[in-house]
Amino acid sequence: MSSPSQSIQADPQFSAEERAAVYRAIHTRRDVRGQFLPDPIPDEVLARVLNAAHHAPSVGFMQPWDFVLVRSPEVKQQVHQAFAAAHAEAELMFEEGKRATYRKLKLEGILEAPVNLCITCDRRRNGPVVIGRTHIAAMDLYSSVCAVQNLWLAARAEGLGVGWVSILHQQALREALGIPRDIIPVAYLCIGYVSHFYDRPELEAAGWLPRLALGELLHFDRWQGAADAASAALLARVDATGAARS
Ligand SMILES: Cc1cc2c(cc1C)N(C[C@H](O)[C@H](O)[C@H](O)COP(=O)(O)O)c1[nH]c(=O)[nH]c(=O)c1N2
Repeated sequence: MSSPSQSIQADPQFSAEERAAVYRAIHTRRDVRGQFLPDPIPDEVLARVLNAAHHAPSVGFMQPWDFVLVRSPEVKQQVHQAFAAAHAEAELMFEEGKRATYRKLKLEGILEAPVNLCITCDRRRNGPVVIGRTHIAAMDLYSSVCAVQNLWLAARAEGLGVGWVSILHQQALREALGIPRDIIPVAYLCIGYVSHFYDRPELEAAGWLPRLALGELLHFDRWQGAADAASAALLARVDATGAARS
């Protein structure tokens, strides 16, 4: 039921073109590491993508995020050093067969991207009891991730590449950015215009992992539930849609 101050959307339908644009952003969004151009991002563009992030859903509408915009070469350098240290540690965690491939992957664009952005989560925002977080504490973190995804898609529509860098010790990131102890750095993002977008994930193209078939991830009613006729029809549709894309 809507409250007296609530009005309804005047134009609830998307046109076919608008719908296609949304799916295009979803399917052509890429994690960008090595294709950044130094071109500055105009403030109005940056403001739009930050606003997109700020309009993400959040548990109990707590909006737990802050945005730390990093443009200083010194701060980027410090984060890059933190990445390099973690990257060297990470390499040793992979079995030998994969280690050589891992070493060849470009996994960040910290110094090349004109803008870096850390999206955080303030778990104490709006007090200890939050609608929807009463039983699953991680919901606030998930909300900040929703902000990341909104920004990522809006950035793609703006022609901006975004790369998420998580090969970092959280404490090192906190220190580099002066983030207080009770704030969680959720995502460190590299953002900028790019020379090109690849048509599929770099990890897929490098043979690291394939895209899984959606049909194999779809369960009906229960984890081990059998597909009835209606579910089988949906499965066939899902498989056909996936095949049409790849
Ligand atoms: C939570 C999280 C964390 C990371 C990533 C993503 C997400 C969601 N990704 C990007 C990831 O490799 C990429 O999304 C997948 O390979 C799929 O590729 P596309 O994003 O579709 O291009 C990523 N990429 C990278 O080069 N260095 C990194 O540290 C990370 N970390």
